[in-house]
Amino acid sequence: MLMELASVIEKLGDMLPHLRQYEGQVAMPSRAGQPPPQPAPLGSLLEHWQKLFPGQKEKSAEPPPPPRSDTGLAAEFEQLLERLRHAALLFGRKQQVDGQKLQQATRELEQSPFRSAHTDNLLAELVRLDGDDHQPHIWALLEYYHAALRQLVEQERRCQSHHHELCAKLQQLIDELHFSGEIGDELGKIQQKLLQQVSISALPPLCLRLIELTIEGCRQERQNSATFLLKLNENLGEMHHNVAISLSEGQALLDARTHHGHHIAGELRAIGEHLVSQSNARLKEEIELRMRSITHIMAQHERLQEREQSLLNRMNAMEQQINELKNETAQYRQRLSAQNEKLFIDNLTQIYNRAAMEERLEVEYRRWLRHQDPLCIALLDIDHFKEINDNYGHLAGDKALRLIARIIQKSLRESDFVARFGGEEFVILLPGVNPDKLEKPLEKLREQIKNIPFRFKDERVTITASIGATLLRKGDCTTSAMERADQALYQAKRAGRNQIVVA
Ligand SMILES: Nc1nc2c(ncn2[C@@H]2O[C@H](COP(=O)(O)OP(=O)(O)OP(=O)(O)O)[C@@H](O)[C@H]2O)c(=O)[nH]1
Repeated sequence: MLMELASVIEKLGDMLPHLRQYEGQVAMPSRAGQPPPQPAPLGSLLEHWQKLFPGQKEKSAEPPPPPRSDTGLAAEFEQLLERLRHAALLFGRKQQVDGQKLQQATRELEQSPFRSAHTDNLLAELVRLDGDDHQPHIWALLEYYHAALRQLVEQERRCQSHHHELCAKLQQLIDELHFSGEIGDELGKIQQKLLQQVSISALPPLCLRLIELTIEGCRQERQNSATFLLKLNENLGEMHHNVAISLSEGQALLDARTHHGHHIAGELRAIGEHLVSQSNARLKEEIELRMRSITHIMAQHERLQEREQSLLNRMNAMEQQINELKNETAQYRQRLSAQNEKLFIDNLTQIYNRAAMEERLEVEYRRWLRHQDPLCIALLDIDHFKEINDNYGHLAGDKALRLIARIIQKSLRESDFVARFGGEEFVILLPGVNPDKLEKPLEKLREQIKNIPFRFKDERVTITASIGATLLRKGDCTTSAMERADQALYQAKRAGRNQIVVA
């Protein structure tokens, strides 16, 4: 198009001298009988001109109005020609800039990791479209497409860097966990996986598994240290007993020896006094010699006694230390069991949580296997609880959950067990329940929940619960029994809620 425009401008330029000449002749009086000279054929040129600029609005490129047959036409024509040349120049420059932009966008597109095969075809088409009227639109679209791709690359880059950071943090965290056994092995495997880069979608489940493993590891560690403390306490108790025995025996021995020492010393003194009064010089000499030797032995004996006493003192101090240590380990053990309890307590309702339920169910199940005493599993789910949250707010929902948990706990026997299974669902274990009267405690529970006088936003609200229950049967495992209870709960819900179904 630019070339066509240049040829038009050239032709118009050629016409200008003709026009000037024509004007000059028109200005002079014509010779008689001679027709005035005609300007160059403008008709076909104008047609061409209008084809080039159909409906063109841009001021700088506005085509000149059709020339008038008038004096001053050449000047006006020249002016318009000048404007046309200028517009053509601007147009040419713009096309050049757009072309460069297109090249740049094309280059970047070719390098983009998100480029589809479809893009290549489009780019090839574009080359063929060179010079089309819609090219500016296509360039604009290409630019937008390119900008969108850039955003995608940027997002991916940012995402990747967060992903790497998260993987590195997880590895570091695993480094800090020193669990042994199967948990340690699995942590090692996860760390290996993280080293080899885990996909973004695989990270959340991996994190959940890490949480599970850490909780399990903590539980095991606590169990191990509780066992260790118990053993330590036993050993300390034994040591304490032995030290006490040694102490009392040592003291008795020391007392006896001191007594004997005094006795011998007394005897020796008596012999000495007796000897002074005797006259046999040789015998005296002999006995004095022996006496000195005995006195020497006595002195040694006394030193030994002193050493024994200091040993006894040290043993006494040791006994005191052992006693203190024993008290400390007993306190530590108490704290540990309190922490263990916490691991099994649901934060919101302060009743047992799902982990505690799983352990207890395992214990009750094994007991049931051994004794075949009836064991009932009941699932209790609050009806339309979402509406409570939606109508009165989450805090009101929390309050309701706390109250219902308390009511369930109160309604059960000492040997029964209740835990918050999750959300608004509770699991109840009734060991040793009478199968013929199974519905009685459950009915009482359902009724009690229905009668809780809830008040939210000054409105009296009735909350009901549905219960699905089952007794363990021959061939059952905990999972099959739980599934049956869940099915029963589902039926209770479908039957209109606020009811009990025993499957
Ligand atoms: N306030 C509060 N709401 C919870 C808690 N846990 C779960 N929920 C809500 O309990 C509601 C459970 O809703 P759904 O599973 O649809 O069941 P539902 O509304 O009780 O209906 P049905 O069980 O079919 O009768 C959801 O709105 C949860 O947000 C919690 O700890 N506190």
